[in-house]
Amino acid sequence: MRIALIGTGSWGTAMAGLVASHGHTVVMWSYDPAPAHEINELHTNSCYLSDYTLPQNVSATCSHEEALAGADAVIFAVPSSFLRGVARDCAPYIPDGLPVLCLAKGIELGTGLLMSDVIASEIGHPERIAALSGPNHAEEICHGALSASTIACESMEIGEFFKGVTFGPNFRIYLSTDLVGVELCGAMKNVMAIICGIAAGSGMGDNALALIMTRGLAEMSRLVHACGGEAMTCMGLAGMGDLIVTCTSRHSRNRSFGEAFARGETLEEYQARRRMVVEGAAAAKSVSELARSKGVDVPFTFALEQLLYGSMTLEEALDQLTSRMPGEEFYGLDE
Ligand SMILES: NC(=O)c1ccc[n+]([C@@H]2O[C@H](COP(=O)([O-])OP(=O)(O)OC[C@H]3O[C@@H](n4cnc5c(N)ncnc54)[C@H](O)[C@@H]3O)[C@@H](O)[C@H]2O)c1
Ligand SMILES: O=P(O)(O)OC[C@H](O)CO
Repeated sequence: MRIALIGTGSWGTAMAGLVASHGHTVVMWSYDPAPAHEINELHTNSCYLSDYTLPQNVSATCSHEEALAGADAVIFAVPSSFLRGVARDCAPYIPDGLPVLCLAKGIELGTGLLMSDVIASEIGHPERIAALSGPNHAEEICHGALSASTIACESMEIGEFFKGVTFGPNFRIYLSTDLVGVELCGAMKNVMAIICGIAAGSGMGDNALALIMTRGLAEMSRLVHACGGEAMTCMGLAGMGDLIVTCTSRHSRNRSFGEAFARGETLEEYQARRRMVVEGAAAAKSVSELARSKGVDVPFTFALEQLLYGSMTLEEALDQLTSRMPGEEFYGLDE
C-alpha cells in the first residue's frame, strides 16, 4: 500500500520507518523543506531523530497534493497546535472513504476538541478516524526496541486496518473503542510529566514523583469519566503506560522541560533550544479550560496552568497543593 504520513518531526519519522518496514511505500509531508530534502537525499532526519536511517521506500515532499496522491491511508503526526491548519490544507486531497490515523496528543484550546475531532471537523466522516497512543518514544521505536500502543476507533474495521499497518513483534497494538479515554489520557499525561520534572528539578524524591503520577491518574480518570470516556482506559497503555514513560524517561521532553523550568528556564527558551514541542504546556491551558466547563476538579493541571501562564510561584503552587485536605482515596468519579 501507499501511506501518506503528514509530519516529519520525531514521531512522524519513526512511524514512517515502522510502516515502511512492513513493505508499504510511505510519502511524508513536511512543513519545513530542510527535513524533506534530507530524507530524499540521505534518508535521514537528523534534526528530529539523530542516529537513524529511514528505509529506501520512504520519501518526503512539501506538497500536500503530492503526499496524498494515490494514498490508501493517511497518518497525521503533526503537533496538536498545528493540526487543524494542516488538516485543512490536506482536506481537498483526502477522499471520503480514506482511513485516517491520528498520532497527535493534545486538546484544542477554545473548543475542547479531541485531536481526532479536530481532523473530523476539517475532513468529515469521523467514523474512519482512529487515534494511536501509548508509551512510544520515537528514539526507541526507530531502533526496533519493544513497545506497545493502543489504537482507538469507533469502527473496529478501521482499527484492525491500522493494526495491520503498524503491528509487529516489537510494536504490539491493542484495540479500543474509547477514543475519548485514549485521547484525553494522551493530553493529560504530558501535564503530569511536566509536574514530575518540576518536582525532580526542585529536589523532591521518588516518593513525591509516585504521588504525582498516582493522584495525576485519579485526576485523569475523573475528567475522562466526565467527558463520556471509560475510567478503565486510564489503566491501559494510553493511560498508565504512557504516564509512567513520560514522567520517568530520559527521552521525555515534557519531563525535561519541567526540570528546566525548575532551574529558571522559560517555555519559550526551552522550545527554542530543543526545537521540539512541549505538548503538556499547551495542554495545561486547554485541559484546565475543558475541566472547568465540565465542573471537574483537576488540581495538578490547574496549578501548572497558573505556574506557566498566571502569576503563581513554585512555592505558592506547592503550598496550594499540599494544603488541600485529602479525603477518601477512591471517592467516586462523579464527585
Ligand atoms: N516524539 C515522540 O516520541 C512522540 C511519541 C508519541 C506521540 N507524539 C506526539 O506526536 C505529535 C508530533 O510530535 P513530534 O514529536 O513528532 O514533533 P517534533 O517536536 O519532533 O517536531 C515538530 C514538527 O512540527 C513541524 N512544524 C513546525 N511548525 C509547524 C507549522 N507551523 N505547521 C505545521 N508543522 C509545523 C516541524 O516541521 C516538525 O515536523 C505530538 O502531538 C506529540 O505529542 C510524539
Ligand atoms: O515523553 P514526551 O514528553 O516526550 O512525550 C512523547 C510521547 O507522548 C510519549 O509517548
